[in-house]
Amino acid sequence: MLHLTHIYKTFHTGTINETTLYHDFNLSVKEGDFISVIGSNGSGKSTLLNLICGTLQADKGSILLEEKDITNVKAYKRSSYIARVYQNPSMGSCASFSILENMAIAENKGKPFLFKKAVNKDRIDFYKTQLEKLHLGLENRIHDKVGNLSGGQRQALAMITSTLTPNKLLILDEHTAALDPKTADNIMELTNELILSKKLTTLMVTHNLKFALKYGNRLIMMHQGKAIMDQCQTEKQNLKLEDLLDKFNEISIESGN
Ligand SMILES: Nc1ncnc2c1ncn2[C@@H]1O[C@H](COP(=O)(O)OP(=O)(O)OP(=O)(O)O)[C@@H](O)[C@H]1O
Repeated sequence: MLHLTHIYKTFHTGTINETTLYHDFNLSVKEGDFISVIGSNGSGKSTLLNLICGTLQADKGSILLEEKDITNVKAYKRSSYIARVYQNPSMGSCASFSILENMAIAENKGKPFLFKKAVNKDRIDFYKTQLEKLHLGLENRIHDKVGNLSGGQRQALAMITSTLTPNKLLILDEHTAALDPKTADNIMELTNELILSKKLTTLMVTHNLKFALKYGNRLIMMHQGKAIMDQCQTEKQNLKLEDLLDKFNEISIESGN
């Protein structure tokens, strides 16, 4: 459903700092895939997500999503069918708006939307049902400003709002990295439930090797702009955390980390 074909990307072209990150990079993602992407610092994980979301343009190559060539489609247009949850909890919602207002805005993503003071009662009930899934009591705080929520609560809300409308692709950009370990575990469980129940095709960049191993049906390890490990579900099941750690240490040393 997603195909990146013959992707080339060089930064600082023509300068002393010229760095070629992607040289004929290819990636195919199947409908319903939940792929964990790990890799050393600077291996190209964020760049990969930026290329898919359109916040960065490849020098050469094409990106097809559900047969449609989106290579030159602007990022803001792609955001109506590609959902992205960021590392920073404050990036997925608007602090000065209430939970209710944030959910109404998220539900109208990509549509011409005139923000009204009153939100339809049916929609409020629906939003509360969605919030109940978080088990954080946010359904009783729908008029609270989002800026008053904790990082974990905000990230949980971002997971709900980003999946409120149908998306072709869900991009998780180290979305648990800023959370304490217990909250990160909870958000990861919630993420997995949402992905499985809504059958979302997902790419998740994470530095958490345990999460990468436990969740998803495919695991990719990036190094210097290449997928040096690409394990399907059965291969992944046989993979041990120690093996992953060993491989990770090897590439980290090579990258000077
Ligand atoms: N906009 C940019 N301008 C110049 N160089 C960039 C840009 N974006 C990424 N790079 C370079 O590309 C390389 C890969 O960066 P990227 O952020 O994709 O790595 P990463 O795997 O996400 O790393 P980390 O795990 O540290 O977040 C790095 O050398 C980085 O400096």
